[in-house]
Amino acid sequence: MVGHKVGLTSAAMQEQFGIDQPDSGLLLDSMAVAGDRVLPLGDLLVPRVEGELAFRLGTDLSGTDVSERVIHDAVADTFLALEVIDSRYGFEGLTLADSVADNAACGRFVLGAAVPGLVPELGGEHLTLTVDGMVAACGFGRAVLGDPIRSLVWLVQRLAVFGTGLRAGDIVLAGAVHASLPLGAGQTVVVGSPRLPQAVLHVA
Ligand SMILES: C=C/C=C(\O)C(=O)O
Repeated sequence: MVGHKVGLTSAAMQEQFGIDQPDSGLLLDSMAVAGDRVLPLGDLLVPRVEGELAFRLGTDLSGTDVSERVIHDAVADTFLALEVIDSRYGFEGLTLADSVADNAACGRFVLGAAVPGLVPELGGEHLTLTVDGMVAACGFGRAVLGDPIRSLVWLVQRLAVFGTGLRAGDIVLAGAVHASLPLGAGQTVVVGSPRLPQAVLHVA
């Protein structure tokens, strides 16, 4: 396990699936699409893609009373990320229970290069997703719970209910800033933003 995803953190995603609260799942190293690796679409069922912000923690975090200040200090790196979501149940009529039972629909993820520390004012960071060079979606960081750092607050509080927490080194995907898009064979998907290195996904 290399970390966690938080999903359904933006109005766009909640409206797309008709679910009114976030959920979370685990990131496994087998889900990471590294470097220039090409993702075979045939490995997935009903893949969709999303642009996100992501974090790597420098220290452990736990507890129901965790503050945003503590979380600010715990972030070691900030990234752009692409998440490929997928569902054994299909996305048509997806329920919260389906999503939770299916690891919050996490299929694969790609990280851009890390920027050290917590990049300030991420709410104002504008993410643009292109598919084969054409702008396909965009959104501000603030689409995620008003500030993407709140995804970490939500996750730490959620894990505390189960008596666990985040560990130093964990990657956390904060959630899509726009509604997800279907992912097609042969596509190249890029998420970019003004202050963060882009994340790129090539699909076979
Ligand atoms: C159903 C999946 C939701 C997400 O992955 C998200 O909102 O980021």
